[in-house]
Amino acid sequence: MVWRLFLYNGGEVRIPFLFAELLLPAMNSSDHDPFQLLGEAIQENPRLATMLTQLWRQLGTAQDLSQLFDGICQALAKSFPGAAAQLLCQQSTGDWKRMASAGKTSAISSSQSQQWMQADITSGDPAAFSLPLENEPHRLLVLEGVPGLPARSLQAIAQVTRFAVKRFIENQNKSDRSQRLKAMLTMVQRWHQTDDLISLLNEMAESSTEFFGAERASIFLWDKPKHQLIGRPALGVEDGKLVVPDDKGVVGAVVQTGEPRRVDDMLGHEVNRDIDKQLEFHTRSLLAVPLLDRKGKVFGAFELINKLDGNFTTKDEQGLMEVAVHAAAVLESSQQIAGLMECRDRIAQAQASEIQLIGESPAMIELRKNIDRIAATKLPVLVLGENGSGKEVVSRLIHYQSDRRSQPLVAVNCAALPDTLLESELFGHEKGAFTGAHETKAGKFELASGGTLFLDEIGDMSLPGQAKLLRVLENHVVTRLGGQTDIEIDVRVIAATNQDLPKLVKEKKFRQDLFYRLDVVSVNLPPLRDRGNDILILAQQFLEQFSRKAHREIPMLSADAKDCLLAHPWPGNIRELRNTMERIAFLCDREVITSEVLPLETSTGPQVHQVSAQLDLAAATDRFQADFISYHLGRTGGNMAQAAKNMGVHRSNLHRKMKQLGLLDEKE
Ligand SMILES: Nc1ncnc2c1ncn2[C@@H]1O[C@H](COP(=O)(O)OP(=O)(O)OP(=O)(O)O)[C@@H](O)[C@H]1O
Repeated sequence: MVWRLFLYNGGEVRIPFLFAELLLPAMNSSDHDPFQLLGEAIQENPRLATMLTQLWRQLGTAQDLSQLFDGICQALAKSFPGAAAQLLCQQSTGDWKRMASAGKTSAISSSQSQQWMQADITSGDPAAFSLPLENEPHRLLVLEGVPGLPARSLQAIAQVTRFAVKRFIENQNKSDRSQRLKAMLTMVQRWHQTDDLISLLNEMAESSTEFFGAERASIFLWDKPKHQLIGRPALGVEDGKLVVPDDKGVVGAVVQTGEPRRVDDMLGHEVNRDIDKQLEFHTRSLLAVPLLDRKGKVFGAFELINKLDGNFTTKDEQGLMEVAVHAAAVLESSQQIAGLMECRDRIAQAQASEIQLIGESPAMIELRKNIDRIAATKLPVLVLGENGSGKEVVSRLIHYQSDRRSQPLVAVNCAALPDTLLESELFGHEKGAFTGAHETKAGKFELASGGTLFLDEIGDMSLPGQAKLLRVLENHVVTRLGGQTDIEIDVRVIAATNQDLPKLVKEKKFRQDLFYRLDVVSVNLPPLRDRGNDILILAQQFLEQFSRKAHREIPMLSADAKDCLLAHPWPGNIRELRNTMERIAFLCDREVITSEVLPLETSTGPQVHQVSAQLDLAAATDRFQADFISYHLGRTGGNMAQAAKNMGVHRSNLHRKMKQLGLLDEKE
């Protein structure tokens, strides 16, 4: 069926839209033909068209229901000469009260209003019709001073007015809801930006208190194995945490049933008053909803206490249910993060506890104090000391005692990499930056983000590498090789060397500006020979440690062995002492270790076998090199990097040489 409606009334071409807007939605639901009724009514009484136009305007301009009712009364009174209109509203006591009026209206008794209400539409003078609206109190519109108003006109007015009011309330609810959703979104966005669990719980409670107009809010997390609910924040409780049994009170009921609970003034007896006592607070009204995880299991409850104006409503309950869905999602991921953090902290603690800095000499006591002080800062550190004197141990301690301990500690040996590789290793490279750069790779600086980068053998770094390092230390940005963009980084640099840096600076092999940058905080490790009795303490510790590993009784060190250890110059420092004790523990089965069996190198150092003079020079050289390398590998337990270091060659050169001499398989 095609509807065509053309109306013309003093230039008001918007009338057909009004009809369409007001009545088309009603057409499907009604057997009655609305256009027929309106058409006939307007034909009978053309003023109706003006009235409808004015009603239409009210729909667009009224800010709230009371303005709309004012407008409706005005529209009715203006449309008929001498007319007056009033709107009556039934109170919770049963009485009727005038809420809006226009024109000269008369007083109407409650019993009369009640009669009109029951009759629905009453023609005559006064004429009246009811406005029955869902979830709203009863309302009545009374029109006076229009004695000849035909019943059909009154019916049309009632029908259009009812529809207009219904539409207005629906629109208002929609806009209320969209505003609420907007506010909720802003609130939830803030939660997402808070990453530590306690601050998150506080933020949730604070913002939802404001959002729902309540006095307080708490989030309870369910510790099922302990049958406890842990509520936060709990004002007035030490450390802001409230622990209650999980089978008591309203929150207990919510987690046990998974259903929301609303308690108002009247039903206050359900409230767990023990909690009130603990919090020195009086709960009047309460609303609590469950917090469900992704699998739909209850893991806590979200509770609002004391609605500021009256009791919590169904709308509040629905709202809190929605808020709880978001809260649960944020909490769940934050708990996972908190779990991961805790796990990371535990790993960091375990790693920290494994680091041993043994020694009771004044130098070591002072060193420990220094480490404590340095760890508390963010400054770069320069650790100086001979080979094997414990530079790496100290650097690790600084990291694990700092508040970066849960973040990565990345170590790079600057001497172990050729210049070209070192730069890409430290600063990373973009795909195609150089031949062989098949993929984009993050550098060690990026990998150490938030933590510490340990640059061992810094004295071996190339001058271009030093320039880049200086830039990173000054600007806190790195640029990958072949890259254009600066990447911001927050990394603490600890550099170490056994070289004489001021001498390298003089020789122009080390940048002076970088030296000053690194030397802000420096730690000098004394050689082992200057640590007095620490030699014996360390020897004893290592001996015990390796004897346990070797599953043997701990041997005793004789007096002359101790003297010998104290007199030895320890060129290889603690590493040498450690290796010596390791050899004893594994290779010497005596119960008492005397000086004769101590495998100590003399001051001239151990000898490598003499080479036969019958060989030609090339063969003799090869033989010597093979013996020399084998000796060093044996001393370092096969550690090629260390052996190369001790021989003063690069690891890759050692590898190549060993292949050449047939000490390695071709494949290796
Ligand atoms: N004070 C100490 N207490 C216990 N062990 C230590 C101590 N100092 C060093 N060590 C041990 O000695 C060995 C060498 O230490 P570390 O690697 O820290 O020395 P380094 O100065 O960094 O050596 P290099 O100069 O060769 O890099 C390690 O096995 C380390 O655990």
